[in-house]
Amino acid sequence: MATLPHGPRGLQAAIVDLDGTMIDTVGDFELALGGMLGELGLPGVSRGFVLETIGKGSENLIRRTLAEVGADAARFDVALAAYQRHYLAINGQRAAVYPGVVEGLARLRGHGLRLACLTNKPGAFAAPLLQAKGLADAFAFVFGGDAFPRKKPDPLPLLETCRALGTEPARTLMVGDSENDALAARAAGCPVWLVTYGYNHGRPVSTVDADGTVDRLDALPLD
Ligand SMILES: O=C(O)COP(=O)(O)O
Ligand SMILES: [Mg+2]
Repeated sequence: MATLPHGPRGLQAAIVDLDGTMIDTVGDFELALGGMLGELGLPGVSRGFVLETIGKGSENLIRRTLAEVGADAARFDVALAAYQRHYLAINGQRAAVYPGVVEGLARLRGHGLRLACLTNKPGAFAAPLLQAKGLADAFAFVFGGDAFPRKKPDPLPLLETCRALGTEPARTLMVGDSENDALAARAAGCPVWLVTYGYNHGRPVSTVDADGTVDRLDALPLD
């Protein structure tokens, strides 16, 4: 069975993804996108489309949404600004912390690990959402998709987060819900475990190369 690094050369820290890993935010994405599309006089998109498309940051989501509804790509700037306004207005209203997350974060900290949240969500959405859901205090750092020049699946955000934490990538566990998180972790040299209940661009997480999967965040094999 797959294990995590233990003992004196064991884990020093964990980097935890947000959307699809700690918080089920698909309802927030749907609401904010719906507000934006309505304001622009464009048709709506399905929940399935939203589930497949979230995880690669706001710019990717808006670009793909405009394409999905057949809108002119030249409307991108106006659409992104409207989306950001709508998202900030409803942030957290249709979002719920997954079972086992509060317990899982406490357990990781109980094992002496420092925690950072690293998400492709803009920092201006991520920080107030974690605060509103009572998760912010668990983290030494919260880095959004705009914190670094490149987003996951590029390894840069993970390497920069390890640098901020003062930890070695090989001793810093990435916990996420998608291929994005796994590709970034592999390239950065971090061990990576995935939760099975998240989004993963609409595909089963079993298709992704990772060190292991768990059904709840408090089920990671730390002992
Ligand atoms: O694309 C997003 O905003 C979601 O990103 P996350 O899964 O990295 O938290
Ligand atoms: Mg995610």
